[in-house]
Amino acid sequence: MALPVLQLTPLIIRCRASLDAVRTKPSPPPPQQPQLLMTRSTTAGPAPSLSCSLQCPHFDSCSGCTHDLNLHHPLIVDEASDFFKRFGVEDFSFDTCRLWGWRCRAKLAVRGSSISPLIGLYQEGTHDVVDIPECKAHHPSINSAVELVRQGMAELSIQPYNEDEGTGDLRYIQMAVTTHNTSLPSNKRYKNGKVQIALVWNSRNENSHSSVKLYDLSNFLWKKGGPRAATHLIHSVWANFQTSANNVIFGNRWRHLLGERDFWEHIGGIDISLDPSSFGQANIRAFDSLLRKLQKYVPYRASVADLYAGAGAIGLSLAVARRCRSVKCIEINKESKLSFEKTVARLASSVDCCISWHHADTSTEPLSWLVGAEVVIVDPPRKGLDQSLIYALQNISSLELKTKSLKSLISKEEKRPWVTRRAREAAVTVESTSTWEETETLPETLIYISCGWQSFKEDCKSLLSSKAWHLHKAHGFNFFPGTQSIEVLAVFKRGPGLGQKKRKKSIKKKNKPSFRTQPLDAVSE
Ligand SMILES: C[S@@+](CC[C@H](N)C(=O)[O-])C[C@H]1O[C@@H](n2cnc3c(N)ncnc32)[C@H](O)[C@@H]1O
Repeated sequence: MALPVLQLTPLIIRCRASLDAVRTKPSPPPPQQPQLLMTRSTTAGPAPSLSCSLQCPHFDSCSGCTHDLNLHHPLIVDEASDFFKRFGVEDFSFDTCRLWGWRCRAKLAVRGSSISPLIGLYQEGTHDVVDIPECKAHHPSINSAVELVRQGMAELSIQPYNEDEGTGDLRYIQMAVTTHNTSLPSNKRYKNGKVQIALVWNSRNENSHSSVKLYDLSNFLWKKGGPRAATHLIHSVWANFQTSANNVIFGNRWRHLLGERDFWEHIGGIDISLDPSSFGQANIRAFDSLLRKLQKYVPYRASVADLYAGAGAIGLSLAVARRCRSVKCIEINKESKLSFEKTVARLASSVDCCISWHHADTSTEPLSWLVGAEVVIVDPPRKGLDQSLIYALQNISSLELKTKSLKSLISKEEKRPWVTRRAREAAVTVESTSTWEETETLPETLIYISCGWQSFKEDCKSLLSSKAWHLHKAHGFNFFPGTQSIEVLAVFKRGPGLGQKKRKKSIKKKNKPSFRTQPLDAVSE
C-alpha cells in the first residue's frame, strides 16, 4: 500500500492519503514541517482532499494521539457542526493550523533507569511510561531538550522516580517553548523556539542531600544547550519540589536555577509573561488565532469579566485590542498572579483600562463577578463550568431586578463593587486614568472557550434551556491535531433569541390544544 504523499506549497499544506489506508509504521523521513503557519478557515464539512497523516513512530504505543489520518479534519468537527446547527448556528467554522510541532508545552513523566530513562506519557489506563523521543506533536526544540535530559541522566547517574518505592530523583519534566525572539526575523522565530525546562525533583526543597544532583543536571543542560553551546536551545532551567505519593505533578515550591527568569510569548497582540507554575496554552499559534477571532465579539470600550483567567492572557489582550473600560480576571491558582503583573507592566501606558486580577474561586458567589460586566468570558478546565456559575448565568434575567440591592450591599464594603471583601487581599488592581463609573450592568454577551467537548455540550444545553441565553456564533480550532479534541469558541447573547422564539411558536402551533412547549434541553443528541 502506498504511503501518504505529502505535497508542500509555501502557504498551504496539502496531503493526500488513500482512503483505505491502514495505520502504517512510517518510513524514516519524517513529514517536513511547513515554514509558515497555515490558518485555513473552513465551514465544517467533509474535506477528504485535505486529509493529512501524522506519521509518528510512537502512534501505536503512545496515548497522546488518537488518530493519524485526516488531521485537518477531526471527526468531532462534523458532530460539532450538527450540534450547533440544532441550536440555530448554521455557519460553524473550523480553523485548522500546523499539524506537526504544534505542542509548545508538554509535561512528561520520567521513569525507567538512569542509563535508559523513559520520558513520555503514560500508556492508556496504566502508569507505564512510553518513551516518545520522536513525538511529531512536540515542537522540535522539546524533543531536542528531552534528548539532553536523557544524556544528562545517563552521564550523571540521575535516578528516575520509582512510584512503587517512592525513590529516585527526577519525577517529571515540563517543557515550555518560547517563540518570541525579536532579534530574529519573524519567519525564523517559531522554528528557533527556546525551551524553559522545569525539573520536578523528588525532594522537599533545594537543601536536601540530592540537590547536588539537581544542580549537576541543570548545569549539564545549560552547558550543552545554553547560550554558549553550539546550538542555543535552552531558555532557562527551573526546579519544582514534589514528594507527595499522589498523582499531582507539581509541588508548591518552585526555584529558578539558570537562564532568563522571565518567559515571554506574543499572543493576541500583546507580550504575555508565563512562569512555569502558571497555566499556559499548549498550541500557541492556534491560541493566537482564537484570540483574534474572539476580539471581534467584544464591543469597543466594554467592561469584561475573564473567569478562569490563568495569567490573564485573554482579558489583557482584550484590554488592548478593544480598549476595554475595565477588565477583571478571576483565577484560583495564586501562582498566576506574578505573570499577570509582569504582563500588565509591559502594556503601553496609553492603555486606559481599569484592570484587576483576583485570586478567587469562580464557583463561590459567582454573581459578584458578573455584576458590572457587559461581557463575560469563561475558559474553564476540561470538566466545564462549576454548577454555581451555571446557575447564576441561567438566572441572570431574574437577578437583574435584584442587582440594585446587591450592588448597594457590595458598595458598602468596597468603593469598587467588583472587588469584593473575599478577594480584596489577593487582588491586583491597575487604575484607569478616566473616571470609572460604577455600573449595574449584567452581561449581554457570554463567550465560552472550551477544550472539553462533552462538558461544553452539557453546559451549553443547560444555559440554553433557561432561555436566558441563545447561541449567536460558534467556531472550532484545531488546537490538538492527532486527537479528537478541538477548542470551541461559542458566543451567547442574552435572551431566548429569534431561532428559539420561532421554534417555540411552531411547537405551540403543533400542540395548540394543550399549549405545551418543548424545553430546549429536550432537543438532545
Ligand atoms: C483552561 S485554563 C484557561 C486559562 C486562561 N484563560 C488562558 O487561556 O491562559 C483554566 C484555568 O482555570 C483555573 N481554574 C480552575 N478552576 C477554577 C475555579 N473554580 N475558579 C477560578 N479559576 C479556576 C485553572 O487554574 C486554569 O488556570
